[in-house]
Amino acid sequence: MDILLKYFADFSEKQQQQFAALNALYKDWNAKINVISRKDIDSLYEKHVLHSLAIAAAFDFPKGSHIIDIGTGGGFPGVPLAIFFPEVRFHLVDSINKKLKIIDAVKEAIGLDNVTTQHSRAEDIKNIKFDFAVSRAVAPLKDLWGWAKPLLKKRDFTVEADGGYTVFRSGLICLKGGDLAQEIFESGTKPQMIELSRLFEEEYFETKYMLYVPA
Ligand SMILES: C[S@@+](CC[C@H](N)C(=O)[O-])C[C@H]1O[C@@H](n2cnc3c(N)ncnc32)[C@H](O)[C@@H]1O
Repeated sequence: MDILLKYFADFSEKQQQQFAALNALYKDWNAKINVISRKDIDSLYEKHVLHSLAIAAAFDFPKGSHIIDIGTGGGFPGVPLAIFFPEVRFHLVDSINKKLKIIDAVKEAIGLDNVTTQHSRAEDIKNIKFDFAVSRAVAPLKDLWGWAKPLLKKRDFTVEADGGYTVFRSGLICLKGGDLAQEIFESGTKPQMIELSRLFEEEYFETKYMLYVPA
């Protein structure tokens, strides 16, 4: 939990309580439904929660925006982002229903009322559009973009930043690791790439990246 406070200083009391509660909840649920590798569960805050919040460090999602987490598994990055952005709505989707049970239990336990879940393959979702899609460790960028693009509104957002304003476009934001050159080439997209080692100093983030494909 301290590692979150090292990088994010402005959590409310409620947010601190919600983040703090994740440890016991995920330990308990992970023993029943494996969503986090057993060797990583002791590094929940670094490897899962902080990793998810890399998106919050780079993107200030506007109040009222609607975000889909494609292949959320046990709720990453969607759950940490939903705690971080209480006024943003998150729709967490996975093709394996039992993983969503963990999210529903966590949601209930910590009062996370800006989260909905859906058991579906991303490519089967119809008749609903989102402002952003987020995703971690799910599929090659080509597939992810193929699933996300039809689900995205094409919309520009203006947000306050550093005493001025910045504009950014709705799009897909995904967390990935390793050598991404071939995958990016095959996707036919030109994503912006953010090295997570520029955001967080822990060794774990040295080979981790965030890709942003504007809609
Ligand atoms: C490696 S896990 C990552 C889970 C989570 N994003 C995380 O980082 O902990 C990949 C997840 O993507 C889901 N998935 C794979 N293809 C999918 C699709 N087409 N639609 C929805 N979920 C999918 C899988 O069921 C699995 O839960």
